[in-house]
Amino acid sequence: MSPVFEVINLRKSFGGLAVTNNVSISMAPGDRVALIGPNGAGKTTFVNLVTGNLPPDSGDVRLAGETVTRIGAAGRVRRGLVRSFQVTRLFQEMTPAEHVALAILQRDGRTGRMFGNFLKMPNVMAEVVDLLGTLGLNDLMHRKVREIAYGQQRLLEIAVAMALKPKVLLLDEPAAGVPQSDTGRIEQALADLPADLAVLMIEHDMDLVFRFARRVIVLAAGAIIFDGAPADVTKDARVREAYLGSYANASHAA
Ligand SMILES: Nc1ncnc2c1ncn2[C@@H]1O[C@H](COP(=O)(O)OP(=O)(O)OP(=O)(O)O)[C@@H](O)[C@H]1O
Repeated sequence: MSPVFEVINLRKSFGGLAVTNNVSISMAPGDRVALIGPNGAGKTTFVNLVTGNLPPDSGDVRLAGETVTRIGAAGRVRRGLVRSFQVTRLFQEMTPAEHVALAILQRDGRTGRMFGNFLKMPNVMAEVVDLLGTLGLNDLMHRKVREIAYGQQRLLEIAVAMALKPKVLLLDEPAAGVPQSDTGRIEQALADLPADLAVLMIEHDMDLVFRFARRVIVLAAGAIIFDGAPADVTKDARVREAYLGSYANASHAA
């Protein structure tokens, strides 16, 4: 299958520090990939380069065969490269229905004066109900975000991302900060994502990584040191060394 998402020889340095060091990744529709790595490995920088929030020094990003390296973040979203909206970016006084409707209207290039009337737009509302229903948020659709539990806010992030109809979805620690009692619902939502969507998840929780990912990529000091099956990652000598190194540094610092 031809790749839907390609990162080719991507590089970024801050001062003398190579934070993204010749990183290449290729993903096909339906891939479920976890990107892991010790603290400071360069995961956040990598995502910012890929989404267009940070310009690379060199290298390319391709989406469905099109080079998007010089296209801004909004243009990449329109082309189907979507990063899950963060809880910190949800509007506390707005409702889940309003968030999802806004994303749908944005996707369709219909934002602006029409937004206030979305409740009267049957097509938009049908999609809002459908999306929120898939994530079990229908009962809360007209509550304010500040009134709903954190785990439900994280589900709303996924709903907003899905409303943008991604081809490639980047998830940044989707279950972080969610109480244990609610993580099952997040995992179910991830399991229910469309089969043809390519998903790249950054995650520290290895239990979640092993349940979700069919492929694991390990980043250490800005470079990929492992790209393969979850069953092999913990056996890999370079991965063990990278993590041991980070634990040793952490205990040294402490
Ligand atoms: N804007 C910047 N200027 C200078 N250095 C930066 C900048 N952004 C990140 N760095 C450095 O780049 C390295 C990688 O940081 P990054 O946040 O990408 O790692 P990470 O893998 O996401 O870490 P964590 O898991 O702790 O979030 C770190 O050494 C960090 O200090």
